[in-house]
Amino acid sequence: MSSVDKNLSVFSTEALPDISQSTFAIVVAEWNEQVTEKLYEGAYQTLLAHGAAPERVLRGNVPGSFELTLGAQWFAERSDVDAVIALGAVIQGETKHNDYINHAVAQGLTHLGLKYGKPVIFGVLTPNTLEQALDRAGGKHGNKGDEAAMTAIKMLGLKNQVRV
Ligand SMILES: Nc1c(NC[C@H](O)[C@H](O)[C@H](O)CO)[nH]c(=O)[nH]c1=O
Ligand SMILES: CC(=O)[C@@H](O)COP(=O)(O)O
Repeated sequence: MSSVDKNLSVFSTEALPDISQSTFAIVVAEWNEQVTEKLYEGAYQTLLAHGAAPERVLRGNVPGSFELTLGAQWFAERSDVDAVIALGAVIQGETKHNDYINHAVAQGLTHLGLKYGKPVIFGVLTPNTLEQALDRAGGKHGNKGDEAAMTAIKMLGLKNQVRV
């Protein structure tokens, strides 16, 4: 299902966990900052709207999406960080560079979540055009940052439910 058919900012909010004592780290790629700053704002506001404390939402910037994995690791390895959200926008260019970045980051972030046993969320847009990116960063298809934040919240709820 495409974001065209499912708005990124529309999700169920039933049975969400108490996140008032949870610490979140948001890692933001500086490439395409006109997009990623919107993703960050969406993620940050979604966390606060559902109970996160402002002082418990950390932020780190990385040059580009390829660096999101290492930036996320530096937060994920901290015992005081409960979840990491990685935000980026990799817009297709003339070459296959975007494919290599996208696959590397998707695999890298997946590995981190498994390694540290905590949510490491893939909040990276991989559009063909800037317009498609903006449509998914607070535009007509919602905000991927909202979705990423809510995903982190729900995964913490699942962790509380299943982990003894
Ligand atoms: N073209 C985009 C990039 N490219 C930069 C890479 O992410 C990386 O910083 C560089 O290859 C050095 O390691 N990054 C994005 O986030 N978005 C792009 O569209
Ligand atoms: C995703 C990228 O790094 C991309 O913007 C680079 O553009 P190009 O493929 O034209 O070199």
